[in-house]
Amino acid sequence: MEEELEKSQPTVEITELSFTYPGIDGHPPPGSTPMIDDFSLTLFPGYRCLLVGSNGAGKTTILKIIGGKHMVDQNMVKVFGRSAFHDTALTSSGDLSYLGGEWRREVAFAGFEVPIQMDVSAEKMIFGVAGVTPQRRDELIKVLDVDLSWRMHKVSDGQRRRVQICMGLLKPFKVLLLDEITVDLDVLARADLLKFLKKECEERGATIIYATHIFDGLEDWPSHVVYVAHGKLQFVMPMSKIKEISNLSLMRTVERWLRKEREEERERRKDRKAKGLPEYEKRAEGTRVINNGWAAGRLNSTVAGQENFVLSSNRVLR
Ligand SMILES: Nc1ncnc2c1ncn2[C@@H]1O[C@H](COP(=O)(O)OP(=O)(O)OP(=O)(O)O)[C@@H](O)[C@H]1O
Repeated sequence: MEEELEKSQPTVEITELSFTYPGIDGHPPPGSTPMIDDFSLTLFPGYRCLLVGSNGAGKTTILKIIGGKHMVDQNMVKVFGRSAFHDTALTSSGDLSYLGGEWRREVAFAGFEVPIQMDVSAEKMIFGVAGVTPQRRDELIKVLDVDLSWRMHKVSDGQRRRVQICMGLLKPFKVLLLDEITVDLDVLARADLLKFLKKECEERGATIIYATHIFDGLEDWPSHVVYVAHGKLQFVMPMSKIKEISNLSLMRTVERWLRKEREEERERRKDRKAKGLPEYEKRAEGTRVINNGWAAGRLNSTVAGQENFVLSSNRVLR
């Protein structure tokens, strides 16, 4: 199946991405270690990627960079051959869509800028999004089980989130970046949403990257799992391969990777301490990135002392 998907042009191409959060002057502090380092990844139409990694691994940062929210070199991240930061038509057209943390907090607007907690109906919010086909709108209302008469200031958090997700998916995206948006959803809403998203990839060839810590019901969802640790890509593995090499559930498998990562990190810190170095001085030791392949013993190969220190020229402008 992976071979089939790869016959088309890539949708997302990340090449040796390096990114450092800026200091107060908008530039990376001198001598700072890149948060994301030497990260390469190529995705094709139909890919449904789960982006996994421990807290602080860099998942949100990566999604935001792909979504054009942080400026990086144009050649480092391309969506349909274009940089989302430099070519805003990618997002304004709805081809590239990012539903994440900021979106959860701030993008609470219908097409006519009505805050999502105002005394306004779900219907007004949803029908306020322009350029949408009625069929898609009806389908999403059904998938998210939205009652159009809900008043947004009186509904529960989960109900409000359902309206918001419905609005966020109204335009038929080609690449969708999801930063854990399902936390408030009940089991049914989450399962139906995941099913809808899978269909979008299978029938329309959409590409989805979904960062999450909730693995319930995801066993048969992803086509690939992307594992990030310390801002570095550890591997991209087809889900079929994961099932082949691990007889544990997806959650237990990821748990094992993260435990291994933590143990190695503790070992590294112990080593540094024993050498009289500050335990936390460096976030990660550098290694090359593996693209679209399983690298056995990946974490073990992040040998201490092989710093891959790169000064980034990134700046966050939005
Ligand atoms: N605006 C910022 N300025 C400076 N550092 C930041 C900023 N945002 C995030 N970071 C740092 O970048 C690192 C990666 O954060 P990021 O939010 O990408 O991780 P994550 O994998 O999404 O984590 P989580 O699973 O907790 O959501 C963290 O160490 C964090 O402290």
